[in-house]
Amino acid sequence: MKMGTALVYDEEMTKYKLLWVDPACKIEVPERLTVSHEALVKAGLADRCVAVPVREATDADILLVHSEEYLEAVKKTPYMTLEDLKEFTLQYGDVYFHPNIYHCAKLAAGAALQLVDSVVTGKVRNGMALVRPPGHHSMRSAANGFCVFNNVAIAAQYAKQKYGMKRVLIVDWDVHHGQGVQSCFEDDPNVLYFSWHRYEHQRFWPQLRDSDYDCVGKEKGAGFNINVPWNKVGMKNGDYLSVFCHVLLPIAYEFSPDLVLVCAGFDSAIGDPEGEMCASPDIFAHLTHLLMNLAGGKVCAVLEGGYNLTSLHQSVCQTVQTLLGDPAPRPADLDGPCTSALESLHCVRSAHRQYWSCLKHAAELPSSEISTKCIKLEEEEEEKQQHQKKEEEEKEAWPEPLKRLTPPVRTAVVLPDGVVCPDGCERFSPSEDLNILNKVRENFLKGPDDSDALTTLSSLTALVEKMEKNEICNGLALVRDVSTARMCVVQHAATAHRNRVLMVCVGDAVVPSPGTDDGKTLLVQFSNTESEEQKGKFHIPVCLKKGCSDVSGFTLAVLGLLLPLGYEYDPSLVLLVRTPGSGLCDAAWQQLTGLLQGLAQGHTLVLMQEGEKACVGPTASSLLGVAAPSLGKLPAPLPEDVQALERLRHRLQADWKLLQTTAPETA
Ligand SMILES: NCCCNCCCCCC(=O)CS
Ligand SMILES: [Zn+2]
Repeated sequence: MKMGTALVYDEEMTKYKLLWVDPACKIEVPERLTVSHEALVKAGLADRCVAVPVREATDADILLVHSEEYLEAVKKTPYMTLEDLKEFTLQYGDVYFHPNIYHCAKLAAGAALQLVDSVVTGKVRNGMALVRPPGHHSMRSAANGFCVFNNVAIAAQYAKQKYGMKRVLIVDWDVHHGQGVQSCFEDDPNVLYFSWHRYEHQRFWPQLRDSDYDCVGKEKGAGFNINVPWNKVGMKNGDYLSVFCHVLLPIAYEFSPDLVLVCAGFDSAIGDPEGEMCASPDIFAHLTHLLMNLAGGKVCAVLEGGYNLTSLHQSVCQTVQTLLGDPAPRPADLDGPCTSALESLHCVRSAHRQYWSCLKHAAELPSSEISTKCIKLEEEEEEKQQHQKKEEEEKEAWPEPLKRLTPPVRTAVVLPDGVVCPDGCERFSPSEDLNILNKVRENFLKGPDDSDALTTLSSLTALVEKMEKNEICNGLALVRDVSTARMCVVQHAATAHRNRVLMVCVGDAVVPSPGTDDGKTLLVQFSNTESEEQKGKFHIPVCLKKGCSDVSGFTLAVLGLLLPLGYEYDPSLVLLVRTPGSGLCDAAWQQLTGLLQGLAQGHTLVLMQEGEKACVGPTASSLLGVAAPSLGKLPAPLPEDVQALERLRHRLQADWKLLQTTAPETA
C-alpha cells in the first residue's frame, strides 16, 4: 500500500494583495501562505512530504464548475487599471481583485487538481495543498468571500470526470459555510458535502437561510448536504468531536466515499478574528485522523480560510503531521458539547434521519414552541456572554501545541517462534529484566516451569514500559492465554499512577469486570450475549444482536459510542483484545484498530489469542499506519441494535458527556 504525503505549494500564490482600503478583506494577506509554509519547513514536516508542483487550471478545468461568462470576465482583470479593478470588484461581495489574482486563482485550483492526481494515481497516500485565493465561497458565476474559483468543487468534478470516482466526500471544517460548494452539488447524490459554520441564527456572514441545518440537498441530492450551524461562538474541541462522532462519521461510513476532499479552513481555530471559536490547533490532528480510514486513506486537504497567523500555522502543521502518519497528541481535558451545540446536533440528526439508516433512531424534532424557547433561552445567555466575550478578546491566548515526537519504533510484536514477523514490524525480544521476571513469576505464573508464559508475560510488561517511554508507538502480541496476558498488562499499566487503560474486547471470552470502579481502567466489551449484571461507569458491555458480525451495527457502535467514550476518557494506553468467535471481518477489525490510534498518542497494544494467527498481518498493517480497507456501502444496521445503542447512550450520557446528542430538556 502506497504511503507518502504530498505537499502542493508555490510562492507565486503569495503575489497578490489588497490594493485599496476594504475592512472586510484586509485579513486575507499573502503572509497566510508564507507563514504556513515556513512553519512546515521549520518543523521538518515539509521535507518529509513529497513536493508536488502546482499547475494552472485550464479553462476546461474551471468550466467544470464556473460559467463561461464568469471565466471570460475574470480573464480581463490582469489588464485592468486600479480603478477598473475596484469597479469590477464592486459587483461581488467581500472579495477583491488584483492584476495577478487570476493567475493565482488558476494556480490554486490547479494545485488542488495536482493533489487529486497524486493521490488517486497512488503516487502518494494523501496530501495537502497550501493555496490562496481560497475557493469554497465562489459561485458558478460570482466571486465571493475572498474566493475566485471554487478549488475543491472543481477538484471533486475533476475526480469524478477524469477518474470515474463514484462517491466523493467533501468535509468543510472552515468556520464559514461553503455556499459555493453547496450550490454546486446540492442535487448530486455522488458528492456528500458536510460543513459546519458560524451562523448565529443567520446573523453571521454570509447570513444565508440556505446555510441552516434543514438545507439537506435537493431532488436526487436530498440527504447529501449536511449543514451544522454554530449558533454561538466559543465552540471548543468537545463540540467539534461530538459532531464528527455523532453526525459526520456515521454518515460518511454509510456513504463509503472513494475519495475525501477537505475544505481545510483554519478560521475555526482559537484566535481567529472571523470564527471567534475556542478549539485548539491540535484538534485538527484528530479531525484529520478520523478521516484517514475512509476511502482507503485517499484524503486531499486544500487550504481555505484561517486569518490568525499563529493558530493558522499551528493548525496546518497539526494537519500535515497527521497526514504523515504521526500519532495525534492526547486530547487535553475535553468538555462535553455546550447546549447550543447540542441543539444544532439534535436538529441536524433529525433533519437527516430520513436519509441515513445510521440516524433512523434520532429523536423527533422538539415541537416548535420548545425550539423557540431554546432560542429565547440562548438570547438571554447571549447578553451575558457578549460583554464577557469583549474582555476575553484582548487576552485570547492558548498553549503552543506540544511537540509530537515520533517513537523510533512504530510497531513491536511478541509472537510465538513459529509465527513470522510481519514486514515493517520489530520482533520484541524477551525481557532479561530480573525485576520484571520476578514480578511476573510471583504474580501470574501458575506452574513454576511455565517458561514460555514467563517469556510472553515479561515481554509484554517490557513492551508496555517502552510504550510509556514513547520508545515504541504500538504493539501486537499473539498469546496462548489472553486473560492472563490482559491482567498482566492492566496490572502493570495501572501501577504508573496517572495511567488510564482503555480496554476494548471483541470476541466471546467473558471478561471479568476490572477490579474496582476506580476509573483506572475503562472496559468496553462487544459481544452478542446480553449480560445480566449491572455494570458500573467503567465497564460498558455493548451487546449487538449478531455481535460484531454485523458490520453496520459494529461500525455505528464504534463511531457513536466507543470513540466518544475513548476521547472523553483520554487513556494513556489502549488495550485491544481479540478472542475467537468475534465474527469480526478483517476490514472492520482494521477500521477499529486504525480509529483507536487517535487515542493515547497512538499507544495501542493488541492482544490476540493464538487461534487468531491469520489476523496478525492485517492487524500489523493497521498498526503501521496503513489505512484500513473501505467497508463498502454499509447496509442498514439492525433496528434492535440501533435502539440498543441509543438506550445505552442515554443511560451513560450522565457520566459521559460526549455521548450526548440532544440538549438537556429545557425546564
Ligand atoms: N461584511 C462584513 C464583514 C464580515 N467578514 C466577511 C469576510 C468574508 C470571509 C470569507 C472567508 O473567510 C473565506 S474562508
Ligand atoms: Zn472561512
